[in-house]
Amino acid sequence: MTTPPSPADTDHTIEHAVDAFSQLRDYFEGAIVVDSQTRITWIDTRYRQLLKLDPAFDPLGLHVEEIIPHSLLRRVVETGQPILLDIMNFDDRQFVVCRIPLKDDDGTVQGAVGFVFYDNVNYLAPILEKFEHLQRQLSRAQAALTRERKTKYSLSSFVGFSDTVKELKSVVRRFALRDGAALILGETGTGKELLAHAMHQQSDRADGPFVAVNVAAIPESLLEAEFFGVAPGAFTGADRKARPGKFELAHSGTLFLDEIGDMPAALQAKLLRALQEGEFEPLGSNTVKKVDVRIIAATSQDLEDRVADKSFRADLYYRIAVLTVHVPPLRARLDDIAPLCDALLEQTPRGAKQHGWIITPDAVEALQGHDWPGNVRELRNVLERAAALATSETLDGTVVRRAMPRRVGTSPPPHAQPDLAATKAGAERQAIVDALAASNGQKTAAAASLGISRSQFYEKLRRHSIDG
Ligand SMILES: Nc1ncnc2c1ncn2[C@@H]1O[C@H](COP(=O)(O)OP(=O)(O)OP(=O)(O)O)[C@@H](O)[C@H]1O
Repeated sequence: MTTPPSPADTDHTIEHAVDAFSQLRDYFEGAIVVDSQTRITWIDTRYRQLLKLDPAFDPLGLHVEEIIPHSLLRRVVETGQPILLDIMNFDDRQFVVCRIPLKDDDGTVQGAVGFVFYDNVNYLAPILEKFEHLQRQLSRAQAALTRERKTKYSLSSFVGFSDTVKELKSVVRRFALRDGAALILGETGTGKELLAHAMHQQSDRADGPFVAVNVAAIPESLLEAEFFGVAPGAFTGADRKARPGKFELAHSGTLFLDEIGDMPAALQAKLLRALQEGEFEPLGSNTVKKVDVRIIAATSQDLEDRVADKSFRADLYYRIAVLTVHVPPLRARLDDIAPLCDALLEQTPRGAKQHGWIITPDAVEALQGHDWPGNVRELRNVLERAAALATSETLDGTVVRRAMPRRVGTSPPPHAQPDLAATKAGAERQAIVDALAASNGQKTAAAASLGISRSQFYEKLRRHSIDG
């Protein structure tokens, strides 16, 4: 058994070292010595100046990290291994440092010495410059990635004060806190993606990434790699490197799967496994990867229908449908049109000298008369068109009507006398639109409420060009 060194031994080793280093002072620009507890036992004046220590301040006896937060002298003392060349950050500067353990004759570590080379080391300048350049690039890339992966919207970005929207927001808030998969259903342009962002932002995963994939936008042959990534060497040629998939990128956060109804059968099976086991295999690999990801899926399709015709797996549907959010179409919450116009016009570009768009009550009334098959996205487009047509900052009924699309079933042209067939068709269309609105876009329920079969309902949707 080795006897612990006496304080006298330790002092002796360190004194010797300090003597030796004092003679080498031309070769470095600062030095510090710590004991086996990493308490500072000596520091030269030049290092004090580099660290901008007050001359009256006495650091002796303090732990080294108290004056040099990124110091690795503790690691050197603990391992007995030197770190011969390293770059250490101090405030906004970088020091080239060298750290060596101090051992007594038995090889027991008594402390460590750290040297710093700063301005005088011309031969290190190219390395330092390269390091600084790379570090700047890295921080820029990291900042951009963090910005990109952070949610763009919170629940307050979802504009609307109608009772339906209040209820919708409270459901989203509740579901945000349950960590299971969630499904957002609603017609196109109703704000499903916006709500998925908000649900992530309200959840315990808010600090993690939010990664969105539009299943319909990616060619089927690329979907698996996009989702689960690629193992190194899975492909020949240029793409031999490993590539992470969206699942991995969303680790500890949320993966938003838009248009999940368009997911091919083979991928549905893999997604189900990833959901059930929290693991998947990258393409071309035979090892599994574990991830902790919450899935939020969305679709404007009738998924129950897709399950019925067997193009969507029932087990996957039930897995994701536990927390289902129905986003009502805009025509079912016409009261929200006025606040939506205000919010969307805030985002509508205006000329340099303009103060902001104003929308008149008769323009809002005109907008409330439309049935909005494209929902809020369509409203945004109409407002942008109206702003482009307007000759002043005021958008009135006339300019808004000019910007609105003409559709079958919208207000008949003035003076035209509608015939019986057209009147009947208009009434039927309105009944369908109302039934859809009352059932939050659920076609099965809407068909049932009208007392017709689903296939008759679909036929009527097609005939009246209603985007269901
Ligand atoms: N309640 C809302 N408040 C403010 N903006 C909204 C609201 N709903 C939708 N929008 C805006 O409308 C546009 C469409 O929204 P989003 O992409 O979220 O719809 P979606 O239902 O996901 O559409 P799709 O099914 O076509 O993918 C976006 O510009 C979004 O910001």
